[in-house]
This record gives sequence, structure tokens and C-alpha cells, in this order.
Amino acid sequence: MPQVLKLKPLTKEAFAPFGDVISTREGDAFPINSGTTQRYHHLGKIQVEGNDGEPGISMTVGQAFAFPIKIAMLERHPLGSQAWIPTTGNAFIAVVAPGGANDRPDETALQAFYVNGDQGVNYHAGVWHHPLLNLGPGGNFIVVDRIGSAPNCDECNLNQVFLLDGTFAEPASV
Ligand SMILES: NC(=O)N[C@@H](O)C(=O)O
Ligand code: NI
Repeated sequence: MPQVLKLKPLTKEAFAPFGDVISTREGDAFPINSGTTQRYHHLGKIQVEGNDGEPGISMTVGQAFAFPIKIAMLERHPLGSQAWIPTTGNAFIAVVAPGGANDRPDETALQAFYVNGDQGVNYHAGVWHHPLLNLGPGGNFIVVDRIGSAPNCDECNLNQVFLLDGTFAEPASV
């Protein structure tokens, strides 16, 4: 029976080892445009390494996943960060792990964050994460990541399969 991976609410602090949280929920804003607009400044760090890379803005439309969801692999982008910002208010799951032995993810420290539709995430360069797990409805995302010809996606099959059943480690406070 695969090990159940319980969900955790996404907070800047909890996600800090893996990247940034893009949200107006936690953060200071300052007024711009004669006070007509609040700016939540520099919420994430765009990282682009290597000679031919440049930061780019893309959009995706992700299919909706339903629980239970199997987690059997992770990937990382060694040459750049990757931000996922929902534009249709859809929640998604960010599964991440720290680096472990033999240049693989540390599966014993796998974490799954429930990302509300008013939050986005920015995975820092080299952070192990699962490809998009959009929960729908509507799966439109803005993606900000490295554009370039150099290979920038390492994939790793995990030694065991984990299962997201939609339950939270603590009572949901999302
Ligand atoms: N390849 C791509 O654009 N997406 C993946 O990197 C992902 O994290 O979903
Ligand atoms: Ni990715």
C-alpha cells in the first residue's frame, strides 16, 4: 500500500527552503499610482543560469487531477527557477523534496503543499518538485521560467510510490 502523503497549507515560511510564495496574503504592500494601487513587491526571485538562457513568461492550461493522486517521480530545473501562478483561481498541489544522497531527492522529506487559487509558487533553481498537479476547475497558469536550448529538466523516479488522498496533516486552515 503506497504511503499517504498528507497535505499542508502553503505558507512563505514553510515553503522557504524550496522557493517563494506568490500571494497577496502574506506580505507588505505599498501604494503606487497615487494610491490607487497596492504593489506587493518582489515576491519571487527569477533565476536564470547558463549562457543561452533568458527569463520568459508562458501560459499553460492544465487538466484537473482528482484524488487519489500517485506521486512516483520528481523533476528539477538546474538552470533556473519556475513560477506557477494560477489565473483562474484554481487550487493546485506543490510536491517538493530537498536534495538527498546520490544527487537524488530525499524521499524521506517529501512534502505536499495545498496551494490556494489566490497563491502561486516559484520553485528555485534545482529544487525537486512534481510536475503541475492542477485541481481545477480551469487550469490556466502563468509560468515564469528559463527559456533556452540547454537541457533544463532532470527527472527522477522515486524508490517508492506515494499517494495524495486529499487529507491534511493538520486540520485544514486553508
Ligand atoms: N515542463 C514544464 O513546463 N512544466 C514542468 O516543469 C512542471 O513543473 O510542471
Ligand atoms: Ni517544473
